[in-house]
Amino acid sequence: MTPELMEAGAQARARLQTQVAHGGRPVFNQGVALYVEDLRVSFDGFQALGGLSLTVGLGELLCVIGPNGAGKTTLMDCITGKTRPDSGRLYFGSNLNLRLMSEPAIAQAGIGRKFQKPTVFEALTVQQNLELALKGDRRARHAVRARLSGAQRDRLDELLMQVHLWDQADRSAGLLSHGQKQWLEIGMLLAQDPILLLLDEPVAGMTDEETERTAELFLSLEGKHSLVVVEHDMPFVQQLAGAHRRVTVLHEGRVLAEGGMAEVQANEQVVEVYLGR
Ligand SMILES: Nc1ncnc2c1ncn2[C@@H]1O[C@H](COP(=O)(O)OP(=O)(O)OP(=O)(O)O)[C@@H](O)[C@H]1O
Repeated sequence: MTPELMEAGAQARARLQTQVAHGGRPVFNQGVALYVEDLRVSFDGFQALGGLSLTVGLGELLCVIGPNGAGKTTLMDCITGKTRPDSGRLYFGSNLNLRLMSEPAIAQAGIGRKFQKPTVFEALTVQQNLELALKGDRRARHAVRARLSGAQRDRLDELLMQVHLWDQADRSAGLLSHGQKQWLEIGMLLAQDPILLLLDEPVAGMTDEETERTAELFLSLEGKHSLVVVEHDMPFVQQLAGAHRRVTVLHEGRVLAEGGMAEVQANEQVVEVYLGR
């Protein structure tokens, strides 16, 4: 074995020991929640991610935009363990190497994901859906019967307010509008107290009013959670980014541009491949 290989092996063992020592919980140094470096993924020879690097700060709200096929969903799939990258570095905090972790372990460590389509229990009420999430038990019949603690009840009220569903608490989730179902699912994710929340096209199919309220909701979460929002709806992205938040533009599996909204909108390459279309 070469000295380089032995050194690499020793480093890998040291990283694994740090991971185990913290019980699978992330440790945050220098305010970085997610660290992605030179990530590469190919599907049957087609390169979906071709050396993607980015960081997400603790408590940061980051918008990720880019044309169809840019690799946005593939990036989310890698972070959550659904897709295994071919190479690159992918860390949650400074100690958790996501490339070595299973999907459940990644969720357990504090990464939540909202898919485009809402998946709430339609036959249960809004409140019951949130109760299930608070108890962390997806087996509906078990969890509905179990009682909430006082603290959980307070948290339930807080969540109902936060996701604009206070006046819908006793309604069946199946009767909610599309936007309200999305909010309920976001509430269910928040009930699990994620550190990093990945949101894939959260406002697709929402009315203008629902879209605006969703932006307000995400802005209210900034600082408490790190959020990565993937969207094509530019007025929504603009509302989220405001004057000072970062926007990352992906193209062909890499970061094409990064900066404030005005900066990326003025970038000629971004206009050419995406915004000018
Ligand atoms: N499982 C897979 N097998 C083969 N090709 C795939 C797979 N998943 C993604 N791809 C390809 O990888 C590229 C990146 O896809 P991805 O879904 O990540 O893009 P995206 O930026 O999320 O696009 P959109 O905005 O349309 O959702 C696309 O060309 C896609 O066809």
